Amino acid sequence: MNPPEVDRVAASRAAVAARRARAAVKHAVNERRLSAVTVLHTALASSESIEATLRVRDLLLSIPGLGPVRVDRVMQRLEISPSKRLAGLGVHQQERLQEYLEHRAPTIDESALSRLVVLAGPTAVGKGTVSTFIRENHPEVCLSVSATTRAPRPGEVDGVSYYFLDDAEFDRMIADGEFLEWAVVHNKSRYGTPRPPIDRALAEGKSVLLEIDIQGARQVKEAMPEATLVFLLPPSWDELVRRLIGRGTESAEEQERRLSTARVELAAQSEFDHRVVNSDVEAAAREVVELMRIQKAIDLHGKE
Ligand SMILES: Nc1ncnc2c1ncn2[C@@H]1O[C@H](COP(=O)(O)OP(=O)(O)OP(=O)(O)O)[C@@H](O)[C@H]1O
Ligand SMILES: Nc1nc2c(ncn2[C@@H]2O[C@H](COP(=O)(O)O)[C@@H](O)[C@H]2O)c(=O)[nH]1
Repeated sequence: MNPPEVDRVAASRAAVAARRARAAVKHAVNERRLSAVTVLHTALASSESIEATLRVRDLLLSIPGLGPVRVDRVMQRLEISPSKRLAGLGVHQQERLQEYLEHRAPTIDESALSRLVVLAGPTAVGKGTVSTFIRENHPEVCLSVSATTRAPRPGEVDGVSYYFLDDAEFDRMIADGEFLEWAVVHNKSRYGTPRPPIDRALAEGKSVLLEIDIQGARQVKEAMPEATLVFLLPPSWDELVRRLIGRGTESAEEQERRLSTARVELAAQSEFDHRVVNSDVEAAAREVVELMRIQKAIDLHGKE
């Protein structure tokens, strides 16, 4: 190799190394091992540092709870252009960014204030189907497992579909205050939401979804007014009846009982914060998850 070629190869290797180092810092920031403030301080201390080459936008996006829309708005307010790197910030921009990171950006503790969302609706509208889709496709959402005194249906698994309890154990849980809410549903069996797993998940900053009946939804709102209530609707009454009969898990008598509850429940939809029509399972699940995201963002940043 002649000398200019050697220079080109060395420069290209250095560029690759710098790109890798930048990616490693970005990764560390995203993993929250480096706080955004520390990264900013390092960048400002040395314009030669890898941190100095990070884009402000990427730094802000690494903060838990700050999404792209919010980040763009924050950058506009700080008067920093989207392509700006930390090294390229002017003195006033540096001060504004530092002030934002230290005092106004969400902290990890704030992100623990995540949402509790209740999905309710009439029998056979598809609450279980939509919840199962969310469980299988959105691991970031924590699904509450209810307790019930009804017998398992074929294929239902204890501890996954429900905790199947006898009356004595259900009574004990009520007496020990272990339910966030509980109710007799369809005038028959008792169902309840165990409270400790929900408190734990919320404390860990997760979003929690409860799939429960309308009486339970009202109790949750009473106990935790910050909870969001989502009502799942069928495309039509006839479709609801088709789904209930098509599921084939209830006797004709039980179907009748459930349909008469459903009429009353449909009348309660205006009490809910949001309504989602379940014409297509994936689309309905997406809508519910999106509502959870929006609610979480409002909780975290609404006051800002
Ligand atoms: N979008 C949909 N399109 C067609 N069928 C659906 C849809 N969503 C659910 N179903 C079907 O409707 C039936 C009832 O669904 P599911 O058991 O999930 O209802 P549910 O609201 O949980 O009922 P329940 O309150 O009685 O437990 C099931 O057979 C399911 O496969
Ligand atoms: N109040 C509560 N209702 C619950 C809970 N878990 C489920 N449910 C509701 O019960 C009916 C019937 O369910 P099924 O599995 O027997 O078809 C349905 O509307 C569920 O949403 C709960 O913990 N609390």
